Amino acid sequence: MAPHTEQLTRPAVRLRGLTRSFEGRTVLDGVDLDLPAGQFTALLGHSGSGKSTLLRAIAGIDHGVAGSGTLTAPERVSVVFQDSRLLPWRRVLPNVLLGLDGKDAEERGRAALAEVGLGGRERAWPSELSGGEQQRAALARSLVREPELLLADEPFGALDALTRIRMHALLRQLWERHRPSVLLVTHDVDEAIALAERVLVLEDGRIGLDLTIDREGPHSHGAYRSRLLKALGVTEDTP
Ligand SMILES: Nc1ncnc2c1ncn2[C@@H]1O[C@H](COP(=O)(O)OP(=O)(O)OP(=O)(O)O)[C@@H](O)[C@H]1O
Repeated sequence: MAPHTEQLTRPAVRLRGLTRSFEGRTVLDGVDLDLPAGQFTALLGHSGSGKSTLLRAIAGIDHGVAGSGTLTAPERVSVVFQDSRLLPWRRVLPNVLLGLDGKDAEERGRAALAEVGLGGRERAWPSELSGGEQQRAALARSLVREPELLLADEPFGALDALTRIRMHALLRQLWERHRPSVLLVTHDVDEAIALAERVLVLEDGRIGLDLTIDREGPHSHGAYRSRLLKALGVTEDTP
């Protein structure tokens, strides 16, 4: 294979046999997963199925998985959580720039804030932002680092339904523009189908279902929804 072809097809993330237990209970049981560069993937699963554990392992912030399998991940990884994790004692722009240096850092920070719709709010305190705006700032903080991989752990879980819809559009737009690989952990089946090209279901410590969402194809949103709910063992008419 020519080197440039190899570059294009090499996955951004490759996991083999990743296992994680807590107090003798196995949460991840030999997970194998490839995330192609530039793909938008969503990860669904019941509460406690290990979604955040898997995300933390890929982010390299869980040292407890060491030696349990193999993990290859890109160098520049950004993580966004359900709460923005902005430092309350720093204004918005310094929060976005945290840990960055270089003479063009400020300019990049301002551009990232403008891109998420927070142009002009650089000097605001985090407490002066709404929940949605705080998540926009968190996205700007990720974006400014030009991540090859963006890991998002229920980033819209605490937002109201209307704000969530706007944030979906924003995340999709940012992904289309910058094309990082994205792994989005969510509880929300509709969010997963609306945003991702591929939806994974985590069950019994492994990837149970791996579904490609083809927006141009013959299947409707409802058809994907039924498939995913079935994999999750949820029926809509059972209380
Ligand atoms: N640091 C820890 N110590 C002990 N147990 C843990 C730890 N982190 C996770 N667990 C356990 O591992 C299991 C999986 O947790 P995890 O947070 O990954 O699930 P999840 O699918 O993300 O859940 P939710 O959707 O509710 O956020 C849970 O039973 C949890 O209690």
